[in-house]
Amino acid sequence: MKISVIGAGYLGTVHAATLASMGHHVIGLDTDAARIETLARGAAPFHEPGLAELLQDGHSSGRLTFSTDPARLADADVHFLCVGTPQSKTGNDTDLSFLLSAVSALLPHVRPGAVVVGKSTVPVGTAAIVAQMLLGTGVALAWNPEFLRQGTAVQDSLAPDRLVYGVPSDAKGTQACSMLDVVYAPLLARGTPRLVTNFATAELIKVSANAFLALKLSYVNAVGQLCEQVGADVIQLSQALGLDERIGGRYFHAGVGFGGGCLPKDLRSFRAQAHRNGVESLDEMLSLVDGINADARYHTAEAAVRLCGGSVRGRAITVLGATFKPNTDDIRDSPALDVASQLAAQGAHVTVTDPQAGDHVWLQYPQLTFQSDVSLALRGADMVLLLTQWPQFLSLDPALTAALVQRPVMLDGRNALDAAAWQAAGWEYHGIGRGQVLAKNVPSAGLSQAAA
Ligand SMILES: NC(=O)C1=CN([C@@H]2O[C@H](COP(=O)(O)OP(=O)(O)OC[C@H]3O[C@@H](n4cnc5c(N)ncnc54)[C@H](O)[C@@H]3O)[C@@H](O)[C@H]2O)C=CC1
Ligand SMILES: O=C(O)[C@H]1O[C@H](OP(=O)(O)OP(=O)(O)OC[C@H]2O[C@@H](n3ccc(=O)[nH]c3=O)[C@H](O)[C@@H]2O)[C@H](O)[C@@H](O)[C@@H]1O
Repeated sequence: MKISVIGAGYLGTVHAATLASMGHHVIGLDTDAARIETLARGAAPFHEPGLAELLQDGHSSGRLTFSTDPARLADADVHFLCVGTPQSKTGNDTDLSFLLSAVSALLPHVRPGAVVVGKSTVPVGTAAIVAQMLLGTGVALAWNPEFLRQGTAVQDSLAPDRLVYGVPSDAKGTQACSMLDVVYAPLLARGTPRLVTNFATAELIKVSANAFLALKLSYVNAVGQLCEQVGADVIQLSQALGLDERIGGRYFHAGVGFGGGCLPKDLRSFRAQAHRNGVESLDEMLSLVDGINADARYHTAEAAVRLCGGSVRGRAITVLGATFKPNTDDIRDSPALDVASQLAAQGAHVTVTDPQAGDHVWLQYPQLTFQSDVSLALRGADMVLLLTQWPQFLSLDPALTAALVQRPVMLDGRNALDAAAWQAAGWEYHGIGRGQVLAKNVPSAGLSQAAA
């Protein structure tokens, strides 16, 4: 099948590459000429495990091509819309301008009988707007939200938990379903569940899934703060809760909070959708979820200040991690960079190290020093914060690391290190939500006394 993928970002590039790996002929389109030039050479424009190999295979086989010219999409049977839908600069709502201009650019080239498929995450009602734009073209529309995670995007695309087709209940909807069944034939043959809904349900499935994940994380992070106040351990607590299958242990890891290009903006978009439709209880609940997440970052920075004796001014602080999670180069709304910036704003000399995020950090965070060499980044530190749990950081030798720093004080914002091993090597180790040392109004131990 001939397929076009419009928008070659974190979602679209992976979607195009995995569709080509299933045997389809795919053309990817983007307005970013530099990105298209990289992709047209068969190279990956960003870090995503397994993607470079798929792009190279697609390039060599001739099944995967890229262009900036919408006219090149004319003979595709199916067009996937994968452009960005960021948060509006003026509020919680979604900026749909990229999506609507992508549809406008496609209109003159789409042929009757083709299917346009929305994959971007959109507020409920967007598919109906796109359907209006397609009226009279003889083209069918489906909304087929995507649930992949960055860092495991290739694997998630090739083995999704479910496929959702949002379609109208008419002949065009039936046609769209049949075409999508051909696109996803290898996944359906392996028994992937397929749910057919109307447009609004498909749109809401996606955004409510992300909002629920955010809710689960803010719940465990708020409980973590209570754990700190009363001397309980949130890691043991979440493990015990997770063993109850009704709760589940996945996506329940307390720490510095969630970030990235999707969860925060989708949570806010969902708030705006609830408010617009008069469901204030949902808006208010999600407002708390967002607030708890902001507080998780603030709390981590505040804990670092407390562990430095009440002020970080002039302190050398090393932050391990810049990306919003490991195995991606994406720094969009990264908790690590938020906390690092909060400490820099209070006068700390903050050095950040990350295996993938170098250039982005230099350009966007001039108040931070970026050092790609981990040993150099750690040298002379008064305190270390682990804020993105890259495997490289988890395998650091605590004794060798202690020899590099000025004071062996570790704040593990991801609760990811082996606390006992770090303590045995002489570190003052603190996780988030684990014991009273970081609790508000409880005097801090360790460095505060050393600094006094
Ligand atoms: N990043 C992820 O893991 C996932 C993202 N999504 C959704 O997918 C959509 C895209 O997200 P990302 O890929 O992360 O964004 P991104 O910012 O990485 O990529 C968007 C791409 O669209 C391109 N673009 C903008 N306007 C265009 C136009 N008119 N024509 C062609 N290309 C255009 C941009 O140049 C950019 O390369 C969003 O709606 C997001 O919520 C959904 C599931 C997973
Ligand atoms: O719509 C999207 O773009 C995607 O958003 C998220 O995927 P992603 O943002 O790639 O990453 P996640 O693994 O969900 O992590 C998001 C944030 O939550 C944090 N997190 C995750 C899990 C956890 O237990 N604890 C925790 O703090 C991560 O560190 C990260 O900052 C969803 O998980 C995907 O299903 C969805 O498709």
